[in-house]
Amino acid sequence: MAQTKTLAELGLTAQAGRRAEITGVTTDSRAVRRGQLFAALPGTRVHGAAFIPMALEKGAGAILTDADGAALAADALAASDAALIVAEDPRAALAQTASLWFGAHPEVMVAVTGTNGKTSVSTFTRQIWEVLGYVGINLGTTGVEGAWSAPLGHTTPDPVTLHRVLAEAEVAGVTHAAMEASSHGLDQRRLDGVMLHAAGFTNFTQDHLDYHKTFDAYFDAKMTLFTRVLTEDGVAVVNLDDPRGEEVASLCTTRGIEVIGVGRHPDARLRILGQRFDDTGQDLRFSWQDRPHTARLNLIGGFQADNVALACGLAIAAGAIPGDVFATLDQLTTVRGRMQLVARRDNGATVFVDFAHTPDAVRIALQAMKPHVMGRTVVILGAGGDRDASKRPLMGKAAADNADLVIVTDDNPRSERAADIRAAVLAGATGGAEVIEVGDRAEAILRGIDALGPGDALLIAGKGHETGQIVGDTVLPFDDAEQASVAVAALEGRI
Ligand SMILES: CC(=O)N[C@H]1[C@@H](OP(=O)(O)OP(=O)(O)OC[C@H]2O[C@@H](n3ccc(=O)[nH]c3=O)[C@H](O)[C@@H]2O)O[C@H](CO)[C@@H](O)[C@@H]1O[C@H](C)C(=O)N[C@@H](C)C(=O)N[C@H](CCC(=O)O)C(=O)O
Ligand SMILES: Nc1ncnc2c1ncn2[C@@H]1O[C@H](COP(=O)(O)OP(=O)(O)OP(=O)(O)O)[C@@H](O)[C@H]1O
Ligand SMILES: N[C@H](CCC[C@H](N)C(=O)O)C(=O)O
Ligand SMILES: [Mg+2]
Repeated sequence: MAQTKTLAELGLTAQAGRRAEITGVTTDSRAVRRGQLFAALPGTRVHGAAFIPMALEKGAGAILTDADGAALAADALAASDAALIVAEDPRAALAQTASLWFGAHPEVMVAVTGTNGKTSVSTFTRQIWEVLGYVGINLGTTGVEGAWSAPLGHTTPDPVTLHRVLAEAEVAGVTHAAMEASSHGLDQRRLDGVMLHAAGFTNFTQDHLDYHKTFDAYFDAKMTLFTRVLTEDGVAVVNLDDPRGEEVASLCTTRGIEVIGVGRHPDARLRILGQRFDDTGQDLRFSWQDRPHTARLNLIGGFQADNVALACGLAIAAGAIPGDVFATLDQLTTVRGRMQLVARRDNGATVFVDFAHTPDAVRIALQAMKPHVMGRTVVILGAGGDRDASKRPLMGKAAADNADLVIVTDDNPRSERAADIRAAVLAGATGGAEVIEVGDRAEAILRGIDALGPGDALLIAGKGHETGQIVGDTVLPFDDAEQASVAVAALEGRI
């Protein structure tokens, strides 16, 4: 990569015709190095323009901000010869700039949005590509995984991180990438500079109302993947079974975007016709353009077929041959922390770890477990602190409505009082199920596993792949799968 780029090369025009040779791009004043472009973005806590003086002191060569930001830092800017770019939407400008700065990216890119299933769909898409012989990655909540891996702080990283990662992946030989488009990421235009072949929609239910405030705003944020990020020559792959699915499809067709419908819906091009569940997974009957097929899925949970269907649609939309895609399905493996079988008691009872952290996901995960289970279902769940508080009683209700025993525990209380969060979950956990409160998550897991008789199953919900419990600012090591193995070993007298 060239060491410097001109503003024109980055698609930017500075005020008063100033020119600059840019040495890098950052949104964090603390990280500014000499000659870099500092994007001073309006934040949720503070306007980044408050840090323009710091960025200039550190030698920033250019400042990208909005009119408010320019006014806020007017004095510092007047006293500096750094180039000033004032954009109506500085986040959108930053996304394009980051894309031009890093330049390279995998040739084929797809993205998926929806309340639940993004990580699963992007992982299955990458697995399909891998079996087909392509060099693929998925990028999202679980970091970058596949042919090349790297940790990520966000489900949809900020544009600078995103384009750096995409460029590094391309250099590492990655040709195919499937990424998650979170609603925060879409709202903040984190992926506006990404060229997509296809975009997928899983479903729309409650989450993140703390950030978006209303369902409509949350839905609209998700829809910008189809109305703004995906271009007219892209393909949308839409789960038509979701109550909002047809609306998503029609938003796309209005723009002239080709839609591949998936699901049980009669209009689905990839249509799920039947599922038969067993101990280790399911057999799937489906049709593609009305021609029936069958496939073995070694995956627990009916909803995984929906995710797999969407992943097939994305792989096909991005150029793979349908028959080849369907031939890969028996090789798909469990996504870490999503309906993952982590332990089995000597009496045969099973323990699953799942990332269900919304009311709908808790309901769907418990209902999905049932056909694989002969006996009672037990669920352990909590709700995250500093996140949508209105989902807590609804998560409790989803658990009590769909399990025989509910154990309410902690899940990343963050800055909140853990007991208050548990109380909110418990308040909704009314109905037929037995409900108990066990704050300590390790003890909750031990008690849940102890309660399992022959044929029973336990779902440990909420943390999935996570490896820590966030209490205050501290991340305490905690892994549901590891705790479950230890608990089974202890209860079976092996340690
Ligand atoms: C609500 C939200 O998305 N916040 C993100 C946002 O922060 P913010 O707007 O609050 O930033 P701020 O603190 O007000 O600061 C404003 C600006 O000043 C800059 N700054 C700040 C301090 C300083 O000394 N110097 C400086 O330059 C900041 O870099 C920022 O650009 O911009 C920051 C920089 O890009 C992000 O790190 C931060 O993510 C926070 C940490 C976060 O937790 N985000 C979560 C909610 C999130 O994005 N989650 C989604 C969805 C997950 C899911 O689907 O479940 C995700 O994609 O991960
Ligand atoms: N298609 C689906 N429909 C409903 N629920 C699902 C579906 N797929 C997954 N889930 C549930 O949602 C949980 C999270 O799945 P996944 O991690 O794939 O979603 P995500 O959209 O990436 O979540 P996040 O918003 O945290 O990134 C799963 O553990 C499961 O309980
Ligand atoms: N990406 C989600 C993950 C939530 C997982 C759950 N363990 C929690 O902490 O609420 C979020 O940050 O809202
Ligand atoms: Mg995810």
